Formats: sequence, C-alpha cells, structure tokens
Amino acid sequence: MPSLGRLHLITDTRPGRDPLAVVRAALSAARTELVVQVRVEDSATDREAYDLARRVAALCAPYGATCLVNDRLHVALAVGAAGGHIGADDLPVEAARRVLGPTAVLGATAREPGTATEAVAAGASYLGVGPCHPTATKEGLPAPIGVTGVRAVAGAVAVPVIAIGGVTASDVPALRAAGAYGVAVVGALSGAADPAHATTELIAALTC
Ligand SMILES: Cc1ncc(COP(=O)(O)OP(=O)(O)O)c(N)n1
Ligand SMILES: Cc1ncsc1CCOP(=O)(O)O
Ligand SMILES: [Mg+2]
Repeated sequence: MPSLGRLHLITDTRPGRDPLAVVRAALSAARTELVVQVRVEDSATDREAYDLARRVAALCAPYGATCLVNDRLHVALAVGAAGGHIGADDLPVEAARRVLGPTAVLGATAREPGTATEAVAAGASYLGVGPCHPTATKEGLPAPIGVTGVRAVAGAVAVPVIAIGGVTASDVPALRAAGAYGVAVVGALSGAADPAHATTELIAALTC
C-alpha cells in the first residue's frame, strides 16, 4: 500500500470553478504530500468524470502525488488512479475492495467509531471523517461532529484519519492533536485567492 499524503484536495466542479487550475497550483506547493480526489457532480456523465480524472492523473504523476476517484471506481480503474473514496451511498467497502484489488488505496467515510471499525475490517485503508465543521460545499449532511468526533474515531482505528468538512489551515493543529493524520478540503483551496499559497499554509500546518 503506498504511503498516503496528508493534504487531500477534492476537486470542485461546481459552475464557475476551474478544478485543473487549482490542482496545478496545489501540486506545485504540496508535491508528494498531495492527494487529489477527483469528485464530480452527481449529474456529470461517466465520460466527463473520466476526462477530468485522466487529466488529473496525468498532472499528479510527475510530482509523485496520488490521484483517487470519488464514488466511480470504474473510472479510477480506467485512468490508472491509485484508488478511490466511497461513502454510505456507494458500493459497500468489501465490494469496493474487490473491485479495486488488494493494493489500491481505498478511503471510506465514517463519522463514529462503530462504522469506522467496520469499514477498516472490510478493507478501508484510510477514513474520511466528518463533517468536522459546517460546510457550504455539500448539502444534506448530518450535524458536524467537531474535533471531539474526530478524536473518537481516530482513537478507534489504526488507519489514517482524514478530517473533512469546513477545514482550514487554522483548524489543523487541533485536528492533529485529536489524532487526524491529514485533512481533505474543497473550499479552502478552490475558494482561495492564491491556491498555491493556501496549499503551502496547509502543508506547513500538517507537517510541522
Ligand atoms: C476524504 C473524504 N471524506 C469524505 C468524503 C465524503 O464521501 P461520501 O460520504 O461518499 O460523499 P460524496 O463525496 O460522494 O458526496 C469524501 N468524498 N472524501
Ligand atoms: C464532500 C464532503 N463530505 C463531507 S464534507 C464535504 C465537503 C467538504 O468541503 P469543504 O472543505 O469546502 O468544507
Ligand atoms: Mg460518495
């Protein structure tokens, strides 16, 4: 299993965003510490997801950064990504592990220790844990679990915990103290005036 980067950039494909520009900027600053998770709108076609994932994978390769694909594991396989990320509405973890194979990176969403330990037993190699804080990026989420919720999950599993949901660089010290290995962000980079600078700040907080 490849070692996992600590900063996960999830692509923002909402109208008016430029996900590839943000990926390029983040790669230049984070290099091997960056994981780019290709996430498209539910309404996007598989062809659109494939085209974006293929381009992101090609950008990541020279930096030794990791490319994952959210939800659509066939797209991950088709572009040669390192793996994928799944949640409660996606394939079950054990089925996803069968699809991706034993050595792929497989992330699963969890928000409490019971589901977290089940996901790891079923084959998850890391957990996306949250939402930690309120987020404007995804609708319909349950209430934020806060740093306390992240601590509860991190204390229950041995795989890396990636905190997600409204995370900024200033949140990182408390999340790391709670046991988070890294963070996943959309808005902190996609909405930044200078995504490369914002990446540098996140990496500094994650690796100090
Ligand atoms: C790192 C990380 N953590 C959680 C999620 C959320 O996944 P999921 O619950 O399947 O929701 P969608 O992203 O598919 O809408 C994630 N993508 N990444
Ligand atoms: C996909 C997802 N799942 C839980 S929170 C979230 C979005 C995180 O985006 P942001 O970093 O902008 O809060
Ligand atoms: Mg999902």
